[in-house]
Amino acid sequence: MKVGIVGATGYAGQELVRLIIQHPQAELAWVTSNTYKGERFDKCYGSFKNIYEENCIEQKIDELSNDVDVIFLATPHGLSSSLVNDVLLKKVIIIDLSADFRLKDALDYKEWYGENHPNTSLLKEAVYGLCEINRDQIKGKRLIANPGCYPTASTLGLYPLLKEKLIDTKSIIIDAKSGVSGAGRSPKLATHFDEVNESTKAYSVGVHRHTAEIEEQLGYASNDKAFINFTPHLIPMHRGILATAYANLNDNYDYDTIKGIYNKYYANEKFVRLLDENVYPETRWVKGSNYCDINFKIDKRTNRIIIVSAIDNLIKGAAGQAVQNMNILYNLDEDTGLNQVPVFM
Ligand SMILES: NC(=O)C1=CN([C@@H]2O[C@H](COP(=O)(O)OP(=O)(O)OC[C@H]3O[C@@H](n4cnc5c(N)ncnc54)[C@H](OP(=O)(O)O)[C@@H]3O)[C@@H](O)[C@H]2O)C=CC1
Ligand SMILES: CC(=O)N[C@@H](CCC(=O)OP(=O)(O)O)C(=O)O
Repeated sequence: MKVGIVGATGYAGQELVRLIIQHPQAELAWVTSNTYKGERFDKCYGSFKNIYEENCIEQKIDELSNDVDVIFLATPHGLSSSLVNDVLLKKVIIIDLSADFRLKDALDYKEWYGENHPNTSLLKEAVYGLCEINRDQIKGKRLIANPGCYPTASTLGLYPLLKEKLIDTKSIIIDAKSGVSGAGRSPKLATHFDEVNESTKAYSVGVHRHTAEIEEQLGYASNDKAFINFTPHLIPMHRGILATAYANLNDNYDYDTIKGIYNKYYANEKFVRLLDENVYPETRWVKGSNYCDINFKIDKRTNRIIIVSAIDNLIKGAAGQAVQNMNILYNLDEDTGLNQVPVFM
């Protein structure tokens, strides 16, 4: 399939370029950037020297859509919903990495993003592209809302427990940490080297927009309204997300029962790795790969369960999952072009 990438010069966009040019069934037709239009891509990212040296072109999506089968939108929130419409979707498949089509209810968007949703007409049609959970709904669709990075790690970790009603949906606390690339490439005071290095901080406490996205997905899993406390933290590393979730168990379950439940959902999932007892995920074990590592511990004293999950925010949390969605849409093996072994250091 022929592919175009809008916002290719961002952190998520350049990961898409890296994955698509190595994908055996995909051809990268064009990449857009408004800031770098007319400049060679390897001038924006020197890592692409001799590998991908095409010029970035201006984002004129209506014209450009005539040349491709799939467009990835790796642009800031609020843009894709103004670009995508029925005419465009009759020509191409859209995989949107932003949050514009993730929340089903426009009122939730207004509450958490602070503005009216720019294009509610497509909210119903968009499918939430959490591949392991929604692959049957993804097949045959033309608009995919690629999940956020924190929601991917958090939802995959909690999903089996909620689906099987093993935990109290109102008791969930998620404490998550992210590398700084999660904030994108545009320079900001909060992500300046001296502001983040050798320090760790919680941010958007109690108000982070991913709270709504996670609650919505956990609600579908449990068939009940989920209320969570979600606190993200910024960690002085480039990439990676570690999410630690806590919840009250509904009964006195033992390790083997819970392990059996995780196996039921994930034993055959290539990209979800269930770790051995007492081995907990580390971001370096998934770095540069599409894996999500998960493990849990039952705290018998409190009868709470602690679930730890790790992903690379730019791969399983963004570009990798977007490619996995494309593979599902084209009936390819889900790991096509996604067999990168994690980079330990
Ligand atoms: N970073 C991460 O870990 C993750 C990011 N995402 C999502 O992916 C999307 C991209 O994020 P990220 O790569 O981090 O962001 P960056 O800030 O690094 O990149 C944003 C890109 O969007 C382009 N862009 C900005 N404004 C416009 C515009 N008006 N028209 C066209 N292109 C525009 C920019 O290029 P130019 O200005 O040259 O046009 C740039 O290429 C966001 O929606 C983000 O939420 C999702 C999961 C994880
Ligand atoms: C470290 C950091 O700043 N992370 C980003 C999340 C990035 C992300 O991927 O989420 P969306 O696609 O929903 O924007 C944040 O907290 O806003």
